[in-house]
Amino acid sequence: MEAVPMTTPDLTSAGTASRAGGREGLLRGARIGAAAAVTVMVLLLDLISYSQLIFAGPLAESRAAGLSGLLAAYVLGSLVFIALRRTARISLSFIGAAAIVQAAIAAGVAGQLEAAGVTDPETVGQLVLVACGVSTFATGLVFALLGTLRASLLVQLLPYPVLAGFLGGVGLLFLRSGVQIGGHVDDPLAALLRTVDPAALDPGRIDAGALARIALTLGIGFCAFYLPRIVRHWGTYPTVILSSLAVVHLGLAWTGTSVAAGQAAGWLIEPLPAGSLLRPPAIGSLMAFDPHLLLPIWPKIATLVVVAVIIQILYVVSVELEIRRDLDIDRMFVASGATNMVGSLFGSSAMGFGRTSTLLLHNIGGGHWLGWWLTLAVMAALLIVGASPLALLPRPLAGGALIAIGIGLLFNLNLACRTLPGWEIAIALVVCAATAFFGATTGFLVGVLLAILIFGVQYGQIGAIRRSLSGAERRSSVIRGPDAAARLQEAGGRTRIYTLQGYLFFLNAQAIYRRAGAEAGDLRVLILDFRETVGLDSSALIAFRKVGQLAEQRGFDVLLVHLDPAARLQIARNGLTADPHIRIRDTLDEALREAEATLLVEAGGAGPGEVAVFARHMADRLGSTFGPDDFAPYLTVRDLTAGATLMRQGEAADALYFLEQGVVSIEMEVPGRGNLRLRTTTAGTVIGEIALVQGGRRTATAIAESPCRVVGIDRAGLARMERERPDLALTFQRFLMLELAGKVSDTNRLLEAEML
Ligand SMILES: Nc1ncnc2c1ncn2[C@@H]1O[C@@H]2COP(=O)(O)O[C@H]2[C@H]1O
Repeated sequence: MEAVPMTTPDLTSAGTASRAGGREGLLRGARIGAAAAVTVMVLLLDLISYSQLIFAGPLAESRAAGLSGLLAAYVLGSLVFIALRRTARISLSFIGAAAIVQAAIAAGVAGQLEAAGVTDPETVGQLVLVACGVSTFATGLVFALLGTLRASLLVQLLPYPVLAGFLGGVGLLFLRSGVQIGGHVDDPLAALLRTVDPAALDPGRIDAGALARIALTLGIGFCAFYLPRIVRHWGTYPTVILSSLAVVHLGLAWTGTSVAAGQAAGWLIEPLPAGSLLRPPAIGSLMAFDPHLLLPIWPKIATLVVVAVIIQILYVVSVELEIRRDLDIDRMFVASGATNMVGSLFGSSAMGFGRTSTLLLHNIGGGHWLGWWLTLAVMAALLIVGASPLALLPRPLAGGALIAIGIGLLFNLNLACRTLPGWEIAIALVVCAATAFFGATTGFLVGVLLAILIFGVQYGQIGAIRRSLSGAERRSSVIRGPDAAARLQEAGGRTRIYTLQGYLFFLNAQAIYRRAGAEAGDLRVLILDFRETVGLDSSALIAFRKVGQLAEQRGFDVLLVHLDPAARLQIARNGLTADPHIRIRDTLDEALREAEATLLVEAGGAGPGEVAVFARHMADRLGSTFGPDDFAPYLTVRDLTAGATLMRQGEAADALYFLEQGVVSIEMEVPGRGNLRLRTTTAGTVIGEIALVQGGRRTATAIAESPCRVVGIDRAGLARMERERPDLALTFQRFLMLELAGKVSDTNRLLEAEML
């Protein structure tokens, strides 16, 4: 019974007690004994309730065999669990929500056997136990795998509304089963819900006794859930159990009903066989088990595994909070996995870390190891000596225990609904209803589908385009003369750069196409920067194909940059690059350079062949009236072939150059990474001014990218100009200042773009 809240442990006082004298020692011993007794009581109640739940209806005759399997699995499983868990004293218990799914598995197999004409209760019971064992084994295997791969936290990816709704639905199933077991009636709620077949509802079966039992069951369930929350003491829950036990037995005695009559009337659970509960393990019937029986129930087995995993994580996390200790969740999964594999031999229901029993042993017994061993010893004794006294357990108490779990789960759903936004509440309620009406498997599938949908919708809202800039705002690293720069400023808007982000798929990729369509007016180059994306799927490729078609219609180019190798391969395989309008470029700068070159040529520029004669350039920039003849005595003209080095980083400087024609790349030598291109500079710009002005060494290497013409002035020439033509020298100094200022502001523009 996992839904009952416990009070916070008083571990410190228990710890000091051990160091104090005999009286404290005695007190402590009593607390440990009480802890074990209460824990055994809770575990037995679980055991009886779950065996009633799984071996219901036509399987009732196999209930004793089921109980024996559960008990044996618990005892042996606990030993394995104790051996493998290391972090804290954790108690094993059956997973309630898993028992609900396992009940459906048992019913499924029983139905198939009945259809196949297998009616012998003994055989049916054994085969159902094997099916339970197989599903528990599958749970164990997944537990062990998750724990070994340390992947258990992955399961937390399930959205909270889906989880809360699903558990709420399981809660409703618990309520239904609780009423069914406690009242000893054929599922009255299910019959009510099955209104399509009113004949299934047989009011004649609900007699006054049944109504009284249902009322008592609900009462016990409510008390077992609410009283420990109101009176936060470890003794509250055991008191509820003992009082219920007393009420039913006093009632029976008062009305003069014998135990046998009480059992026959449905007030007490049916007699359990006297003597030892030890039996050959269910695995013995494996050979007689037709594996085809598993085919129709595999979705239920899958649901069981997922439900068990989720419940385990929820319990571990909540107990970690309560006992303020870190429980190694992956190790717990490995231990529970091995436990379930052992339990599966006995046809057990899925087991795992027990929230309530662990907290009881901590809160009452101070977390002493003896509490665990005492609990285990009593359970083993019941298995060996016999559990017939358990038949004295009133049905309303077993049912009430299930009701308390159900209320707990619904309570959590209610809490969740108070904090969730409206649409998440709607999702939780849909999953809850699907689980309650169509069973845990369907409910879970609905939940997973909704989870995918929620994720898709929420992720889609993030938007694929993080930023959209124009080519006027985001320029390449090419330094251009004033004319070309001005032309680009005007035409730059015809380039658009979209910085894409995240994962591109059907819900967000279409936005790229739509935006391109809206901005296609006079678009000339569209650059899609993939640097911040993490991947794309085939639906995103469809969107890019449509962008390619748009590019063809409206006459623009699409450049894809910063694609990682996987995306590059995906795009090539998809044949996207066969489209002449879509091209891949390595870097954004490369694409920007290409876009700027296209725009400049189309705006009437001469492209790389552009010429900027020095004297004319000075006149344009400074309004000077000096002609070529004024400068000629101080300048030397040099022609460079493509690939020639104009200056090398680290060299002593003796001259600066004005680039009249061609393209020069400015590169920096980075140790271990070779030459990295800093900038590209074109006609009408100055190179080599830094070292000459500072009197130091070259800060970068300059290499001609195309045939170039430069005019140079060396240090001696400058000194001579200052002496002979101070007016010319002054203009030249102003020109240099302008160039340096231009480079700084240009570098700032690049830096700003990087910082965005
Ligand atoms: N970040 C830069 N931006 C523009 N030009 C540069 C940059 N770094 C170096 N240069 C040019 O490359 C030249 C290398 O020699 P100098 O250091 O004399 O002068 C340098 C500048 O003209």
